[in-house]
Order: sequence, then structure tokens, then C-alpha cells
Amino acid sequence: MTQDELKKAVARAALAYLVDGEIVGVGTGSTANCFIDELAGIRHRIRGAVASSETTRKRLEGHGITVFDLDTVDVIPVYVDGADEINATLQMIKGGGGALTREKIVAAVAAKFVCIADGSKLVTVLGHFPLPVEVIPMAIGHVCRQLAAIGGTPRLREGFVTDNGNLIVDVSGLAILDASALETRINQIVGVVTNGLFAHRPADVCLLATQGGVQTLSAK
Ligand SMILES: O=C(CO)[C@H](O)[C@H](O)COP(=O)(O)O
Repeated sequence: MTQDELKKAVARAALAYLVDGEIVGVGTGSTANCFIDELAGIRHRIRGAVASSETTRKRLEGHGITVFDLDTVDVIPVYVDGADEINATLQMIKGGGGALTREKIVAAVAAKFVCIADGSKLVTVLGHFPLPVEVIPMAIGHVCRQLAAIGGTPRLREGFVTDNGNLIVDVSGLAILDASALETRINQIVGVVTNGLFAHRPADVCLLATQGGVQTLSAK
């Protein structure tokens, strides 16, 4: 199977986690796009969706799926999204598409986080993928100096502005041995909106597409 076929396979498998008549939280990225396309076929079974980015909102609406603003919704039984990396305890690095803050907010409201990924995303230790950090523009210099002080190499994502009007810094070279501690530490830097570590809120289930089929991983 090609990587695209693997993404479609996990996207299809995620449909089994939806709750009929309820709202589903929807992530951002190429794997999430496959999920949105699958969702189109069963859209009459759900009440609608909450989107984690404007790109996702447009794709959902293009399929005729009702999109609710998060602040009008109390309950999201399931959030489905991809990841840039995921480890055996289902902690993740996310934000390759720059939507990390809204993804983290929707995930925080959701009762269950179903991560959909192809096998290349499963890692032993997080951090090979540069960690995205969303930053308030006026703080960019300060935040980059602080990130360098904790051992990272920050690089501004050129020409990119988030849906929230902020900047993204991609940080390489971090030794992510304690993801929860690092998530907290980076979020404490003044000017950081949030970072792409999903350690305090890991996935509950990971559907991993491999050449042998879709595997279901639960946190150990
Ligand atoms: O966090 C994300 C976007 O902000 C995505 O979930 C992550 O980048 C994975 O994307 P893809 O499915 O295209 O590999």
C-alpha cells in the first residue's frame, strides 16, 4: 500500500469510534483530510463537527457537514486527528500543519482522542520531528533565546501565520526524555501560546496503518 492508501485505511477505521447523533472533533493535516472525506459518506449519522483549523472547517463544509464553533458545544465524545510523531504511551508531537493550539483546545474538550497515523509516525523517543511552538509575534526574539537556552535550535517557519495570527517556531535538537515536563516548561516561556507536545493530553487510542493492516494501540 502507498502512504496515501495507509492514511485512507486508518481514516476509514476511525469511523467505528463515532457516536451517532453527536458532534465529532476533527483535526488538521493530510490524514485528517482523509478522515473528513470518509466522514462525508456517513454525515447523516452525526450532528456535525468542530474544526481544529480554518482549512478543516472549509473541507468539512465543502462536504455538507455542519460545523459548530467550539464555544457553542459542551460535549465532544470523540476527537480524530493525525500526529507528526507518537510514542508507545501515545504522547505526540503535533503542529506540522501549524494548527497545534486549536487542536489542543478541541482535544481538551473531547472525551476521547483517536489518533490516526501511518506506521512511520510511531517512534521510541519523541523529538526527531522538530517541535512546533506557537508564539505571539512581538515575543519571537525572547522566545527563541529561551528555547536556545534549554538546548533547542529554534527556526522561524518563514511566511507562515497561524489561524490565531501568530508565528510558529520549529525547534530541533531537544532531548525529549520527559515530554510532560518539557511541555510544561516551554509553555511557561512568556510569549508562547502553546507547544506541539501532547503529553498531558495524550491520545486514548492510536489507529496505526501498517502493511499488515490497521493496528489499535492503547496507552500502556
Ligand atoms: O498536527 C497536525 C497539524 O497541525 C497534524 O496532525 C500533523 O502535522 C500530521 O499531519 P499529516 O497527517 O499531514 O502527516
